Amino acid sequence: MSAPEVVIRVRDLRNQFGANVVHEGLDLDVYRGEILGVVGGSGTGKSVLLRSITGLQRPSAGRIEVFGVDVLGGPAAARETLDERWGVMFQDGALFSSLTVRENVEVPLKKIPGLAPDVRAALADLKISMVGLRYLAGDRYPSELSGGMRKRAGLARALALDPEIVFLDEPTAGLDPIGAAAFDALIRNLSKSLGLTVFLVTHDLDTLRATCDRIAVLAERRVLVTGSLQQMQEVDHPWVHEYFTGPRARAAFEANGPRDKEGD
Ligand SMILES: Nc1ncnc2c1ncn2[C@@H]1O[C@H](COP(=O)(O)OP(=O)(O)OP(=O)(O)O)[C@@H](O)[C@H]1O
Repeated sequence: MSAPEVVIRVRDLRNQFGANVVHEGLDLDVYRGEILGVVGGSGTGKSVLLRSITGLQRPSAGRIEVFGVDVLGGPAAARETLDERWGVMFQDGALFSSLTVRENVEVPLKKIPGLAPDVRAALADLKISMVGLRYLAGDRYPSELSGGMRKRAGLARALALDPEIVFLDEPTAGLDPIGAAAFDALIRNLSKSLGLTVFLVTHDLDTLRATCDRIAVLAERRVLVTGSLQQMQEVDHPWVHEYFTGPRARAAFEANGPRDKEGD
């Protein structure tokens, strides 16, 4: 079997804010087509890592390559092409409140030169239906939507340019368990049907079980360990042990067990 293709390569990353060293010597590989769950205690720098990779925050030091392009030091033209190859969904969807859902999804599509307005609207509607929002949601404003619908709308916008990677920051935070489970299923279905690579920051053990192929744990300023959910349950580290075998983990995994097999 050929080695998996690395689409994100992070090496020796350092992030420091004043005296607060968040990352030091952090290495991470993300493989094409996988759903990688990024977990860690509060303040371990999960969001900072996501923002570093997507160029929203310049790290103090280190090297980040996405599709082989040097995100930090490469030529600007090469870096600009990356914007179209990934999409980002932030916690509350980060939608423009003065725009309808359709207009929000159209924002990234405006980058495509010569795209007629009616085609752009039709493409936006396609993305809106892909994330399971009924067509009427396109005409609504974010304030008229439930939290779960806003997240789906944020996902539709992240998918607007048919990205190869999507970054999701706490996609199920604030959703009720039924809404969260539906969102988990949506992520997994979209990833598998579109061949998407997903970088998923979460605290949600149910989401890890239901969606992720592999998990990366942030602790001690770096990626302490990566592996399957089953492997995490055997890691001898106090935080990892408590997180993956504590009472909440038992409740999340007991009904179904860790989903280590495709299609489970
Ligand atoms: N722009 C910034 N300026 C100063 N400190 C920052 C900045 N951004 C993040 N930090 C600090 O970096 C650390 C990591 O923050 P980050 O939001 O990445 O943590 P996290 O792991 O995502 O936490 P949580 O699980 O609570 O969301 C925190 O101590 C935070 O205060």
